[in-house]
Amino acid sequence: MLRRYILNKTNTFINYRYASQSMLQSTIDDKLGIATLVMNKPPVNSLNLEFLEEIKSQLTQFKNDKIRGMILTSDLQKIFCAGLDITEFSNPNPERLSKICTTFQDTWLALYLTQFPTVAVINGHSPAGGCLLAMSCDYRVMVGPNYTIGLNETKLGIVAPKWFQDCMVAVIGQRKAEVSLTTGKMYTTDQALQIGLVDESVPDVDNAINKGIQFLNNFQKISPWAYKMTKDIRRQPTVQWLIDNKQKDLDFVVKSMMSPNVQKSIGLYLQSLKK
Ligand SMILES: CCCC/C=C/CC(=O)SCCNC(=O)CCNC(=O)[C@H](O)C(C)(C)COP(=O)(O)OP(=O)(O)OC[C@H]1O[C@@H](n2cnc3c(N)ncnc32)[C@H](O)[C@@H]1OP(=O)(O)O
Repeated sequence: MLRRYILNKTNTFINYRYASQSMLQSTIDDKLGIATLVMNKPPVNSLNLEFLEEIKSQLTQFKNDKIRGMILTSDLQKIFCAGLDITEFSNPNPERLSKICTTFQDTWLALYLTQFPTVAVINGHSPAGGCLLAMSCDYRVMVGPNYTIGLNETKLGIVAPKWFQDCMVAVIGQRKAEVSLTTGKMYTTDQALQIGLVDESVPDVDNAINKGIQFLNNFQKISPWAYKMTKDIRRQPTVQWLIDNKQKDLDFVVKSMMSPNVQKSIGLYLQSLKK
């Protein structure tokens, strides 16, 4: 649906590709130099290993395509992204869990450090890993008023990794992030706008895409080199810990996820979702 809207809107998308099984649809408007990455993994765009690998590989492809900007959004009716696939955390295979964590680390680094500006058009709920994807973009436009966004990991009885937390601090500041993270708070669109978790709130997805394109157009007169250097200087402190501590981060996640207490919490949370 959204893909059709974007195609109709610009009528100039000439390079149009599907990733395998259409979990991810990518288009490039060669005239504008803007790519659109649309998540389409019903029912909720949950991030499992295969989906993360596709996102990571598409980001690498965009690097080679030398695009000028990217919009990340969802083709689902009311979900941007429900975060990591929680079923992967229930009685996990440690090897697969490690792969998921490592792939998510690498996907985050690729998205957080793109050499082109990125906009998240948040057209639905965006908990946990979904919120992280949005926060990793350069700009966030959220459709309101009925959707929610936040890092709710404590509500599942798990700990958001340090790089999730640092990314949130970079967006909303230390104090607000601390309260938000410890309480696992999910914010409505208006609340998210108020605390600076999103940059704009709009009533519908058409407006959101337009706002996203407007933001990317700001960079038409900015040197790509000056943009990337500035972004790297700003973001380097947030990424450096992960670059230096990937294994430590992975060991913490896998060890804590396998513990009986966390497994119990995950089981209860999954049951509550089914209800
Ligand atoms: C290296 C990382 C270490 C640890 C970090 C983890 C970060 C994470 O991302 S943890 C994931 C946290 N995510 C959530 O808490 C989201 C939970 N889901 C929801 O709040 C809601 O489902 C929703 C607001 C996203 C959507 O609500 P809606 O009413 O439209 O749909 P539902 O009926 O609730 O869900 C439909 C269907 O999808 C299943 N599901 C929902 N979220 C997930 C998920 N994250 N992973 C897997 N499956 C999910 C839900 O159970 C339903 O399944 P059934 O149809 O089979 O009942």
